[in-house]
Amino acid sequence: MSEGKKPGFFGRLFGRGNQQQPQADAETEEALKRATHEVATSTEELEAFKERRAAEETQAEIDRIAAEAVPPEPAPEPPAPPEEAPPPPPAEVETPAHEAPPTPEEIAEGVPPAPAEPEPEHRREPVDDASYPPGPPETTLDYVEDVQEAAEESAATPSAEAPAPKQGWFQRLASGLKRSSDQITGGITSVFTKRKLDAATLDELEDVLLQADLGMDTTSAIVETLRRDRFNRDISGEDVRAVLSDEVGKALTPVARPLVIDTAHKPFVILMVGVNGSGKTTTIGKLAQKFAAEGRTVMLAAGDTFRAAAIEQLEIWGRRTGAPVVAKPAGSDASGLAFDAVTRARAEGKDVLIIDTAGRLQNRDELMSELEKIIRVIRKVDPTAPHAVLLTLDATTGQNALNQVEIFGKRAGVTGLVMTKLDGTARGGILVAIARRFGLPVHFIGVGEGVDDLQPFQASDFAAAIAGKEQ
Ligand SMILES: Nc1nc2c(ncn2[C@@H]2O[C@H](COP(=O)(O)OP(=O)(O)OP(=O)(O)O)[C@@H](O)[C@H]2O)c(=O)[nH]1
Repeated sequence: MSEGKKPGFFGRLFGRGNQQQPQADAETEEALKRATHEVATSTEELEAFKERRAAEETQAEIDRIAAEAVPPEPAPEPPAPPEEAPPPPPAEVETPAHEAPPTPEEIAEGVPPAPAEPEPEHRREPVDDASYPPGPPETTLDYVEDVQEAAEESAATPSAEAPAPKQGWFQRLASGLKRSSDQITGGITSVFTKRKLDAATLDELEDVLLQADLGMDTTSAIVETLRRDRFNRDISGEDVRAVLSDEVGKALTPVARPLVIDTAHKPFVILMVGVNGSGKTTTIGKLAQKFAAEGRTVMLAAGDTFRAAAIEQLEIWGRRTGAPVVAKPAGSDASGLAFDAVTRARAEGKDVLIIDTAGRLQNRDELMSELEKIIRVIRKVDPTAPHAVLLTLDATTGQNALNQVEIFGKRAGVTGLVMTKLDGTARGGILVAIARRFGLPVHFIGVGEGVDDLQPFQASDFAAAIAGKEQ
């Protein structure tokens, strides 16, 4: 909820309206707001799903707490006897969202209510300090509240304005990377106040580039190029941006490799892995759409068997893209599901099978072992599979992404990367550091939640956009 915004019904109900929001993460909050807004304006089907889920999960709680928290209207007559003390305020009103009672789904599935401490394994946990949202926006009460407010506002506003024309990919990429680009170019501008390049300016530039998560190698390359070519000579911020764009392009060109579907494999099995909330399921939906548009037959496997909502989310993508979805009830064994999916996709002659997996933090050894097991079991059906293991990286996690690539790479044999949420961060430079360190192919990047916001990765576009250059 933005600063100064009047708390809505749920905020007031839960006493959150006047609380100080954590300062640490204005960036995450803004990304969440944007994501929330985009989700709210998504297609009807997804909207209906989210509303239904939000309603299911909150209705019982709302009714109960509303009944307890909202005192009855004082009856004008007869006046209440003065000696009657008001009832004590119900303790539940102060219950924070993360201690919410079990959802109807959890109750139905016999899942015990989540304790506040420690966090259960498969909830979204903070990955990198406080910069991680507590869960998908559609599962939070703030989301429900914002959707309701947005719906009221849009109902009140006459839609006289024509919709904005659809932007091309470079424009979307540039606006998605604007925060990263502003961070870097703003720093460059503030450093290059003198006309001649000297040692102090180069030191300051080094700091700016390192803070933008570009990594030591690329930072050194930029600084050394400038020292060699421009030392003690006239230089402008624009000159520096040109060198920046060149060096970023050089670092990224070797890793900008498309995901090639080898038709010798039927199905071509793609395993999607990553930490909680990094965008696996959404990316699967977008990829399914792309493959279907290319005329390929696609099957999806709802391997995130921990979250009923993830299964439902994938089923919606399946309906949208015409891809059958192999699913089992929440709580089923993920390896068994992967086995069934490969067997069925092979029997039905599908071109591509994309297997979702539950989000897991890379430092959870037992969960990483489970991932290894899924791969072993898939190989019982097809020893050459999986043919691609794609790691989705949430750009907002910054430096932690390096560790994710390292561990998932070792444990799951990652063959390529997808970086999502570049629109929600000023830390997009991390992709450059990852490229230099690991040399793994970067197949796609995402700058929003829409289907068209995930595109094949192109080094020159990214380099130009992050350096704030026109294309
Ligand atoms: N702004 C933005 N949001 C994104 C992008 N990609 C995914 N998201 C959103 O990120 C949230 C989490 O995405 P999911 O696909 O559910 O993530 P997941 O990795 O499957 O999550 P788990 O199943 O919990 O591990 C959703 O709200 C997505 O819409 C992106 O490129 N930009």
